[in-house]
Amino acid sequence: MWRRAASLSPFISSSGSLIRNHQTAYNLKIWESFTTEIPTQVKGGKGPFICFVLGGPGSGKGTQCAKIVKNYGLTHLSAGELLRREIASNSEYGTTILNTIKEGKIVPSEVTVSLIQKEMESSDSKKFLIDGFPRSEENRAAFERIMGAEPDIVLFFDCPEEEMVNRVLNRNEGRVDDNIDTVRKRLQVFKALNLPVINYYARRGKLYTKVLHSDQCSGNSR
Ligand SMILES: Nc1ncnc2c1ncn2[C@@H]1O[C@H](COP(=O)(O)OP(=O)(O)OP(=O)(O)O)[C@@H](O)[C@H]1O
Ligand SMILES: O=c1ccn([C@@H]2O[C@H](COP(=O)(O)O)[C@@H](O)[C@H]2O)c(=O)[nH]1
Ligand SMILES: [Mg+2]
Repeated sequence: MWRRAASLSPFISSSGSLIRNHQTAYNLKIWESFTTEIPTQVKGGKGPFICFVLGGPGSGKGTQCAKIVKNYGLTHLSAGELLRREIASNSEYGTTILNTIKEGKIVPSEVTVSLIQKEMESSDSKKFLIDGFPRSEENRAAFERIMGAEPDIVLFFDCPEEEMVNRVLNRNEGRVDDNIDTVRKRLQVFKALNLPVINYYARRGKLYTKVLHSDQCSGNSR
């Protein structure tokens, strides 16, 4: 069940308990909005439909994006994947990006935004799911400044911390940041820098939150 929150700040938490009780929150069939809102946006000629997908490490962003792509045909751009691709291509920024990811820190905004921009501009798509970005207020401001665009909607996967840690440690995809030390750092960065961005979009009425309760964390709710 999705909830739209007009203003959650400063109450938002990674456990989501206060979100569930907030009076301005109401249920929304978010999946239907992908089919009803997108054509309007595209027809309006205001540029592509942009949906940011946010959540802590292992909260299920990539997993859910794959489903949205399959069902609604949006183009999925994972900021983390774009950065990993940059490392693999031995680009000039590769080593810096690798060290930043190992530390669970945030890559300079100009680097990430320029990778996203390149993908968006070379695509014919008019509807994008941007996964794992923006990670900070600075990321958000840089995207707005460089792209001259804001997201139409923002999805937030609010997953209990213990579940996120378990998922990351069991992911087995060979990621350099899937270890307990880096996950702990990523969680700190998520709370310090990413939650303020989530709050910002809540205040702007753009945030749709999927709260995952601990009793739904057995792996069968994907
Ligand atoms: N609902 C779910 N129940 C159990 N496991 C899940 C669920 N959703 C995703 N997973 C698993 O958890 C792991 C992390 O999921 P995923 O990669 O989608 O998260 P993410 O938010 O993209 O993480 P990251 O920010 O680290 O890229 C994967 O191994 C995935 O298969
Ligand atoms: O906008 C972004 C996205 C990612 N990073 C760095 O990459 C890792 C992994 O990202 P995932 O989204 O979890 O795949 C993240 O911890 C950051 O170090 C980034 O800097 N900026
Ligand atoms: Mg991911």
